[in-house]
Amino acid sequence: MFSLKEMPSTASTLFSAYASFAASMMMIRSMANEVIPPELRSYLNSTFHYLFTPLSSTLTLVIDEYCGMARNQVFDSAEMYLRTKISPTTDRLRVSKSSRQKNFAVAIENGEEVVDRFDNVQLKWYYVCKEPKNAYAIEKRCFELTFNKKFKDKVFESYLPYILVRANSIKQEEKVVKLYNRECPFSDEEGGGGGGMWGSINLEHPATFETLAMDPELKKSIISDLDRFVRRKEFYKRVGRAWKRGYLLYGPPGTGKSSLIAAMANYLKFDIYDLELTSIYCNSDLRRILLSTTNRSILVIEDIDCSVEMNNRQIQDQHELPHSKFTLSGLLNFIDGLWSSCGDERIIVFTTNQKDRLDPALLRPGRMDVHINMSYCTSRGFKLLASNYLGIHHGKSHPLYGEIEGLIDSTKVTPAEVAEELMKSEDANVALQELANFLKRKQVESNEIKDEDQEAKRLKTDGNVKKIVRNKLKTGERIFRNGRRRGVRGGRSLRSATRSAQCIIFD
Ligand SMILES: Nc1ncnc2c1ncn2[C@@H]1O[C@H](COP(=O)(O)OP(=O)(O)OP(=O)(O)O)[C@@H](O)[C@H]1O
Ligand SMILES: [Mg+2]
Repeated sequence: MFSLKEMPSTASTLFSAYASFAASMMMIRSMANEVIPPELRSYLNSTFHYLFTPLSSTLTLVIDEYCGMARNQVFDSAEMYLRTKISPTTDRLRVSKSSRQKNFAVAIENGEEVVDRFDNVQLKWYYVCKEPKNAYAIEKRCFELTFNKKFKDKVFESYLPYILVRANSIKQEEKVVKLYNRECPFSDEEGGGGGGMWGSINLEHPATFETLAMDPELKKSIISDLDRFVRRKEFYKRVGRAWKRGYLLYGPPGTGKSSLIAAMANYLKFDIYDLELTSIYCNSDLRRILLSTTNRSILVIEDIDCSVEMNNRQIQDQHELPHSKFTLSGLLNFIDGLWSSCGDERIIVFTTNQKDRLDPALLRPGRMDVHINMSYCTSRGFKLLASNYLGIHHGKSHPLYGEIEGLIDSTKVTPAEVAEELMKSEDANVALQELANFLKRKQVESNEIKDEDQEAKRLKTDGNVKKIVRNKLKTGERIFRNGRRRGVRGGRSLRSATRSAQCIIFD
């Protein structure tokens, strides 16, 4: 402790000591400036600065919009990802929507910060947009991602890859499925898709697997087949197969073949390329058109049996038909070979009303991986349609259900026909009565057709029997009835011989 009296002398001593220290430091400094070259001086300066500045605990990654001329995938993914992370505390947002987008696109505004948590790590995103320096430059956009330095490895190894994957699935969820058509008159594609070969419109088909009336087991197996297909990229690579899958949908008109294709596209968010084979002039044309389709798409060729006269394949292959359009083998070669080497995640769907009319080359195992029979409406299918169209949901019933189910299971009626009847009224009682009446009429008609069929069959059989008898008459053979020999002699009328022969055959 010092007394108040001593204070001034102590203070003056301290001051004079400081003054002499400062004077010597200035002298040393000016001497050092004289002696030490500027480069070495700046190096020493920065080293001292580094040693005596406290260590920062955070690291900031700067993610620019472009890397060189190409877009930076991390930036795009972050932009998409951060849309889902906007918190109520965010003050400014950017909102946009193009005519082709379904929903508003929301993004954070310049200078805004978004805080994210990943695996108990706090990460701060900061959006920066710098004005262009002159009229010819463009604005410079970037994200700054700041976090504690000790999580650097986790951010690089887990967080950033997670953002890329999440952004991809958000993109898929938001994707508007397109229907591509050749020379589509309503194309909304700027400049037309696929180098002008395809025009496109948004696929507005509302069909989904939920709305499709078909055997539930079959439906489940199609969905799991599609799921397996899209997640097996590595598998296809490993076994050396092209990442593609072929489906053949067959069944009578109105059983939901086209609806199933739309449901597949809506489920996978794959675009559809609807190819009219009749508009193709030659194999090279076909190749060009197919090569202009994109990955993650479904190529559809409807009514394959009618589209082209496939049976003349060999003749066309031998160039005997100089003006032939294109050949089945051209199409098959493409499916098997060319397409395999130049596309990923491709699905091809053929539809036909008559599978038995298809060229066996198309049905060969390995060509179309899955054959799906779209069949007539069943009572289960009817219930699903009643639920969709009339709101009579699962578990509920209606007094007419019993009659309708009985009629549906014994009549060949398509889901399209059932749907049409159910649309006739919003009143469930009226619509179901309409359907019951329709089914009764249909049953009467089909019984009549059955009778006619039987008559036609009988006449055909008669014709065959006549042929057999004519031959036997020619050779003088004998005909047996109930084990007893019946004479068929020359000169006997064909009619009476036939009658006895018919008895022999049908007794
Ligand atoms: N299985 C089904 N489930 C639900 N609705 C169906 C089904 N099948 C047909 N429909 C209804 O009938 C309409 C016509 O069906 P769709 O065009 O899918 O039949 P298709 O089998 O492709 O016929 P086509 O052989 O004539 O091309 C559909 O728009 C849908 O409303
Ligand atoms: Mg169809």
